[in-house]
Amino acid sequence: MRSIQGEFDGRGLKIAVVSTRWNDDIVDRLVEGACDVLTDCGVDDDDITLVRVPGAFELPLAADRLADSDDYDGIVALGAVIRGETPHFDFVAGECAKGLSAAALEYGVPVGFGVITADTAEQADARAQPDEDHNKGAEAASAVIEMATLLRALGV
Ligand SMILES: Nc1c(NC[C@H](O)[C@H](O)[C@H](O)CO)[nH]c(=O)[nH]c1=O
Ligand SMILES: CC(=O)[C@@H](O)COP(=O)(O)O
Repeated sequence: MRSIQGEFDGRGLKIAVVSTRWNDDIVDRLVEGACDVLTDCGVDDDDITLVRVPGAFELPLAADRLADSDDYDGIVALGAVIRGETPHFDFVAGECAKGLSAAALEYGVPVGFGVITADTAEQADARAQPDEDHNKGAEAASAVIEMATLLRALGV
């Protein structure tokens, strides 16, 4: 019996970090958390590309184009969707998740889902803290490194 899994070694990996301008007071902290993890895992600063989009609904298109470029070993998608008065939240959050998953599956490039979906700003804030155990950006970046190295180990 053999076991194959990824490792948290980001040396030589090229990573794109796509984040939203919407709720940037929260999202900027997700970017910090993600970049800290990438650096801690050995990703060279020159191999991290930061991309900005308007909102979570636009994240999938950016991820799709970045994945199709074949220039990146992984993509970290960061945003914060906070429920308002109407069902808009459901459509934005739902299409964002679906689109990011589709981009990953279409091109075989890991896409980390670092999009907070919260009922309140307080809930969102609690998931964008400096410590990586409470930062969705750090979580997503860690998953991307692990998946990128897993795919490399699988030779796919
Ligand atoms: N309400 C939030 C949005 N809404 C904007 C959409 O994401 C999109 O940019 C707009 O519908 C134009 O296409 N976006 C977030 O990221 N977070 C929100 O809470
Ligand atoms: C997630 C959203 O798009 C939301 O913030 C919009 O708020 P509202 O439903 O009150 O228009």
